[in-house]
Amino acid sequence: MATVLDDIISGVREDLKTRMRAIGPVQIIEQAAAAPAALDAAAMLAAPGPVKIISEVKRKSPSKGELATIPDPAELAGSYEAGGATAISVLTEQRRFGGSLDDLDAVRERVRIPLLRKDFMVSEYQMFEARAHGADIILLIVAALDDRQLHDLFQQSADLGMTALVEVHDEHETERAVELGARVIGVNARNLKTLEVHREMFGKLAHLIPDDCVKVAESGIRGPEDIAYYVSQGADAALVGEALVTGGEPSQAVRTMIEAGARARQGVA
Ligand SMILES: O=P(O)(O)OC[C@@H](O)[C@@H](O)c1c[nH]c2ccccc12
Repeated sequence: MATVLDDIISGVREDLKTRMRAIGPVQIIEQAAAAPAALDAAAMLAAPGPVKIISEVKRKSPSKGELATIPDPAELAGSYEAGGATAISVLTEQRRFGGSLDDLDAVRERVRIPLLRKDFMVSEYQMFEARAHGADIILLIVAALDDRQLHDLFQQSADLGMTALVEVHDEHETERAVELGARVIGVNARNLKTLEVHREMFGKLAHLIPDDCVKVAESGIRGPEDIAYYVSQGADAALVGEALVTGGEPSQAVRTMIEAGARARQGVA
């Protein structure tokens, strides 16, 4: 039976064909080469200091439907940056998440911190496209890729100077990510095949991830308490979407999460 992830990816491949007809492979490679160099996001995420918040521009999702209209994604990203976010995640998947590369462009013009192109990466073309539109980080979802694809896209991200956030949801996927040599590994609490959230997954998998990797807790983070919980479980960073786009006061929300993380690390949460 086709999973939600399979359905999303077949839509992604359809939309990809349309974009490839408009801008061919030679052209996209040239555009990627002409873009200013990517920021070293892995180093910024690995730097000492409080928990790193990756704040997401997210309009809707397959699990929750409409979350926020976000008429001005650059404005939202600017607020995240002002609140102390280490990086901004911009969903570019159109059908299920209501994002676009235009959003990525708009955010790139506004902020100086690293940008994650959040999409379902299944082809080399998308990697050049990410770089051409100013992304510093790309997402590789282990569940969506076979070993060959995972290896090739990981290598390509390095060749383009980008950081790969390698996303896992179970033990086997975590082993594959570690074997790959990933420096930044995200544990997605949401199973993309069923959309169920399992917040305990981070704690179950974190010990399989070497200490010199950045450990990112992803999805289902409702507020500062969840940040404190993940920090106590060893998270170096957290990726937050819904709670920031629906809560109002995005700057303050980011700030409060960072403070909660700092308190948890000192053991006074
Ligand atoms: O809105 P949330 O529950 O805070 O989740 C953010 C982020 O983790 C989530 O958007 C996400 C994690 N992995 C993904 C892969 C594709 C699309 C989306 C995602």
